[in-house]
Amino acid sequence: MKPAPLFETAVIAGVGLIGGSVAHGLRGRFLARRVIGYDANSDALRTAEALGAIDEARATPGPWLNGADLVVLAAPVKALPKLAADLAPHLNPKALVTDVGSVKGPVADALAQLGVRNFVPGHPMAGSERGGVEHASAALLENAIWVLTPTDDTPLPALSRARTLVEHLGAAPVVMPPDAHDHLVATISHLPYLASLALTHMVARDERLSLLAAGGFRDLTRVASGDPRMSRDMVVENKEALRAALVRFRRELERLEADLDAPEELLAAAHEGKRTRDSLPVVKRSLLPPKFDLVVAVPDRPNQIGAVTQALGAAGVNIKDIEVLAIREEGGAIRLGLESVEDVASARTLLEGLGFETRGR
Ligand SMILES: NC(=O)c1ccc[n+]([C@@H]2O[C@H](COP(=O)([O-])OP(=O)(O)OC[C@H]3O[C@@H](n4cnc5c(N)ncnc54)[C@H](O)[C@@H]3O)[C@@H](O)[C@H]2O)c1
Ligand SMILES: O=C(O)C(=O)C[C@]1(C(=O)O)C=C[C@@H](O)C=C1
Repeated sequence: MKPAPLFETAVIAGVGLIGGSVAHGLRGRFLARRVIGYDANSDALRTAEALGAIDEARATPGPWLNGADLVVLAAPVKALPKLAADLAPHLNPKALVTDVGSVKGPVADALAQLGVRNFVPGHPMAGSERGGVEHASAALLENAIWVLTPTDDTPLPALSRARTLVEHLGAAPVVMPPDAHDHLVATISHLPYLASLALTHMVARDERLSLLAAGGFRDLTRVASGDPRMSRDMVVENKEALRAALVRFRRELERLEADLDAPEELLAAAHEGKRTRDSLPVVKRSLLPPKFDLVVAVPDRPNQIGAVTQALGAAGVNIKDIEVLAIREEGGAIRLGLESVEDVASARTLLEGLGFETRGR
């Protein structure tokens, strides 16, 4: 018996960096039988299909959406309310609907007004300055904190399904109200973005400054390379919380300026900064490159994992790493970390010959 996936049909609306990463995770970990991509941009859909992120592409909303039991809204924050309004008339009332937007208050309000049921606002705390499905990867979401921000309208079973989805994608759900989330990300994500703009503006008109810019400057300003319009919209959507964070930031800068004449105070601030930075949790991802991974569906029969490892051992394929991805009552999947792309190809042929279903990344 094949393992039953968590979802029959998942729709990813906005197949870019994050939507594409969710799609890869759903397909790669056998969490959905079918993944449909919906996007305003036909190039994004074509690329998503070519990269194996989605099984099927759709460019217009319609009755086909009624077959989805999971809908993930993954367009830029500013586009989310209109996207939800376009899809809402066709959604199955039983579908779990979630989003991945960087600001939660506005989208939570918009979906409440639309009366979308089973909506659980969400935000994976992982990403990159490089957008687009071509940069998407299931590994991006692995071990990431993924905030879920239920509202008074969110049914508890929907929250529980959203938690299960996040966990099966390999991330760690953290639940809090939308406004608490928006205040926290103002400080740890949106303020750093504005700070990166301020720093880059200071070197923009002086070639000598950019010539000398080394690792420190690059580390501090990486997020300035993100999509300008999307980043602008993200910070504007959260401007009230961001203003409060800016007030505190200015105060911090003024204190540090004053401490230039009080070296002991400055040393204490430097120690505190080092302690805080050094104790930030490190997000552990797979040590092996994802291209050496093979995910194998494990049916609900005795000794199936043993059958996989024995077959590979007998064929001389070395398993460097093994991870149980989603073992439920009906079976699940295991991720094998192998040594080379050639090993992935031979393991795939061997295991498929034995009747196992496999997915590479
Ligand atoms: N980039 C990050 O680091 C990051 C991290 C966490 C969350 N997010 C959030 O994820 C969401 C997507 O960001 P991304 O980085 O994946 O962006 P992206 O630009 O890579 O992808 C966005 C996709 O949405 C599509 N799109 C835009 N408007 C649409 C519409 N009206 N209808 C359908 N499709 C539409 C685009 O064509 C594109 O394919 C945003 O809400 C962002 O706030 C981003
Ligand atoms: O570029 C990265 O590494 C990110 O994780 C991007 C980042 C962030 O500020 O940390 C940016 C916006 C998202 O909402 C979440 C994450």
